[in-house]
Amino acid sequence: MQRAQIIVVKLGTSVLTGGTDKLDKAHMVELVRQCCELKKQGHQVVLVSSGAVAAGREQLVTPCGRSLIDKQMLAAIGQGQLIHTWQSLFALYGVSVGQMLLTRADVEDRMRYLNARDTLNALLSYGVVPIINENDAVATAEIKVGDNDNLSALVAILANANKLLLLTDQEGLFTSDPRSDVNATLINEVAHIDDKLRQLAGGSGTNLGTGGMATKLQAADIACRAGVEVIIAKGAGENVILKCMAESLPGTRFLKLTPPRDGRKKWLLAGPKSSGQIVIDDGAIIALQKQGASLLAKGVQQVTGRFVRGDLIELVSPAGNSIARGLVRFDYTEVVKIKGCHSREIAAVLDFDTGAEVIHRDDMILL
Ligand SMILES: Nc1ncnc2c1ncn2[C@@H]1O[C@H](COP(=O)(O)OP(=O)(O)O)[C@@H](O)[C@H]1O
Ligand SMILES: N[C@@H](CCC(=O)OP(=O)(O)O)C(=O)O
Repeated sequence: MQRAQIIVVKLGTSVLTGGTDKLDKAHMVELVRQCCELKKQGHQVVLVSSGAVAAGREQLVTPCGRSLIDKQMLAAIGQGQLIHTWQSLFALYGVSVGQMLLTRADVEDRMRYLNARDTLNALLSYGVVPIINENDAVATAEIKVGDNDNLSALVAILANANKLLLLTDQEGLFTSDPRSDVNATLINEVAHIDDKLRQLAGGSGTNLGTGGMATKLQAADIACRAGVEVIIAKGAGENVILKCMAESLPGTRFLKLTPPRDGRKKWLLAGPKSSGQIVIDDGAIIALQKQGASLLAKGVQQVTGRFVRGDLIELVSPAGNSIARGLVRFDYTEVVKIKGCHSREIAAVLDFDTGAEVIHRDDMILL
């Protein structure tokens, strides 16, 4: 028997409706059967379920449009129906479910992140299947994750998962969108996500899904960096979830990278949204990548964004490549003043001395 694993299964609207305008309950029961089979094998399962907007649209008698407020209203109508459906289907197997509705604000703050993680772990320790969706009804643009692909990567980090299955209406990532290119071919394995690969991933080909392959790649990138293996596969495929575990599935498999050992660094991948960018010079890039150093003011070339002390900042090369992200120790006005300065000059420039590190190594994760 395989070692027990924690598996996050993300089910897109495309899978839950089978491309129609209704929840496909016959298929949902089939997915539930497979999840319960995994549980019987000793694994733990977390679902990230889309479908609230589709379920709301199914119930609303007067048709409505596709604006943000329409979708928020539909999610408010449909989420209850969605969780009720999951609850009754899992009950057929004697399995309880627990609903968690999250927004980015719930993972951005470290204390809220730890709270969400504790609740998720408590549900798993009682054999309950957590069913997670974005809290669309209250999520404004600032606190929205925006799509359930990215949300599922954050959940995989919260749950300390081994695998993330992104189930959708295609067999995986193709060389271009198979809806518009008959010659598109399936990419079986990805060792490294780069800009060339990102260019292959288009948006959603329907007005049901959100984000298409582009957001699935973003999710895969985050999850792989946190040490989670990611698979994109077709949700309608026979025994798709069980086959993902047996590695006998047509789909796109993304190899996991070595995860950071420190839990706080995993949170840096999942939690805060970037408030700005600092361009660093070649010397600083080598110091960060090869010597495990902190970022000193000397290596700062350019500053963008009105961040304050404690915000998360992206560090990029002069060519615009992402190098690292971390929590900055100065406000942006201060970084502008000290950029390029030697460490011993900082106290005189700022009239106070809080140390020379713009981002300390302990608060940084390399990308
Ligand atoms: N390179 C690609 N390979 C496969 N699918 C792609 C690609 N680029 C864009 N897509 C589109 O992504 C869609 C799946 O994403 P989406 O509609 O958001 O579904 P879901 O509801 O499962 O998240 C596919 O139906 C397809 O049209
Ligand atoms: N939270 C929304 C789904 C958002 C989303 O990302 O949808 P999808 O691309 O179908 O996974 C809902 O429940 O309808």
